Amino acid sequence: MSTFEIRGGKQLHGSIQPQGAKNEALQILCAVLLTKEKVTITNIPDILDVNMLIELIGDLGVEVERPQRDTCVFQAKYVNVDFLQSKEYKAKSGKLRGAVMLAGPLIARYGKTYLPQPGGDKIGRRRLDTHIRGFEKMGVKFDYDHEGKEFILTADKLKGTYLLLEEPSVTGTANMVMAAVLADGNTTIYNAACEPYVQQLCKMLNNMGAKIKGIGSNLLEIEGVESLHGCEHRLLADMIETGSFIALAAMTQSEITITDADVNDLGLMLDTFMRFGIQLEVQGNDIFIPQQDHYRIQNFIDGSILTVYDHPWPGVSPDLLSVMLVMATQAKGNVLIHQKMFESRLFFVDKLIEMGAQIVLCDPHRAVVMGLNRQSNLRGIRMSSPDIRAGVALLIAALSAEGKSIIENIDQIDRGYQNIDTRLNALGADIRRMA
Ligand SMILES: CC(=O)N[C@H]1[C@@H](OP(=O)(O)OP(=O)(O)OC[C@H]2O[C@@H](n3ccc(=O)[nH]c3=O)[C@H](O)[C@@H]2O)O[C@H](CO)[C@@H](O)[C@@H]1O
Ligand SMILES: C=C(OP(=O)(O)O)C(=O)O
Repeated sequence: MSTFEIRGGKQLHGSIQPQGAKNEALQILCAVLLTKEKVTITNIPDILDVNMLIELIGDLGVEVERPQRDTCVFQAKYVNVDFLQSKEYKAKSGKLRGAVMLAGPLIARYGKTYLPQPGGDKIGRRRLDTHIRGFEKMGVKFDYDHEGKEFILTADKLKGTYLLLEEPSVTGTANMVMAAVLADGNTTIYNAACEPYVQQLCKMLNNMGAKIKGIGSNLLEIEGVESLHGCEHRLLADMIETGSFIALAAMTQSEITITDADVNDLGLMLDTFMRFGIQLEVQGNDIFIPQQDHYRIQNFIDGSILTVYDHPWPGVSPDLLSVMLVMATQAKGNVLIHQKMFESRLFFVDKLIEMGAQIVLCDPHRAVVMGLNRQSNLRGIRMSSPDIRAGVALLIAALSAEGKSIIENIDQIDRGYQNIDTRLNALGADIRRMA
């Protein structure tokens, strides 16, 4: 298992462009199964999860060309749905969350699919009820094989219906939308997730001939069509990478420009960073972060301590809280970080405490950070990356720390961040990848 060896305490400088969005890519790649025609996707991030999904789509019999690392052309003339029952499929799909969204297109086009336990970050319970109950309302029958931990889904022809989702699940909404576009009749999805990546999926499907209204809201109205045609689609910049680079700049007292950041699709993110006292300037489609020796966390208007919590879009993404938490360790002031959605995502704070941060983990969902205001530095240690975002948060901590740190299990960073060591070294970081 590879590790990163990091020599911290270096100031970084320069420009960095976020990769194409991981969580958009996973939805969009699944949607290529909805048509027999060619679909071209650009700005694809070269990361483990996305490459694994592209491999799986190829394993299913889809023709895949990759003329450049960031561009793929797919043609799903034929799909071997039975491959989903193989041990190979289960092993590979168990490595990422995104494979769960193969179900919507396959049940819509072939009336049959298998849905083994998906992988992805081990950050708490990640149930599939929203997906399965939604499919059921559209006429899908399901069996659950407890031993194989697999759903077997079958349907004659999906029928449009009214779906009130139990929660605005991102992948659940994507699955419902992809099933509904080819269903008989009209589907209404209420309490839908409406983040930019779901919006991008809907826009792509409309470009393929689907009829989806309400894009950007939590009420989607979909008129089913007979078939879809090919299209070209470009992925947005990865907003979680953008947030990670802002936190990195703040922690390492660096001046960084994040270029081509798709600034109109960041929701509350920049405002939330500003609540931590971070100065930043939007310049066209770029974000300039000046060198800041100190940043002061704002209190609420009534003087009480700031709480930052995750919330479905347009709230702050749960995927950003780990990097915001690490950034708070060197702020002036205190903040309560409340990770509402996932129950096992804050345990990495143990490592930050070992590095010298002042944090109280109140319970699995809440941590109070008392900023050091640079009166003492974090110290380098040996640690392991538990999940993508905690992994990158620890990397940021290590880059700001005094001395050497080792991060093990860096596959958990490579799943979501493209060549992060090379890209940050180009800004002046000292990260060595050890086999
Ligand atoms: C591949 C992909 O796109 N993964 C993202 C996707 O995962 P994913 O689609 O798996 O996440 P869901 O939106 O289904 O929900 C995530 C968790 O939050 C809980 N929940 C969700 C909505 C809600 O209103 N209340 C609530 O408590 C769910 O029960 C679940 O435990 O969305 C998550 C939430 O933004 C992100 O962290 C993941 O990076
Ligand atoms: C939780 C995440 O990913 P996944 O849903 O793919 O595990 C993430 O991107 O932070």
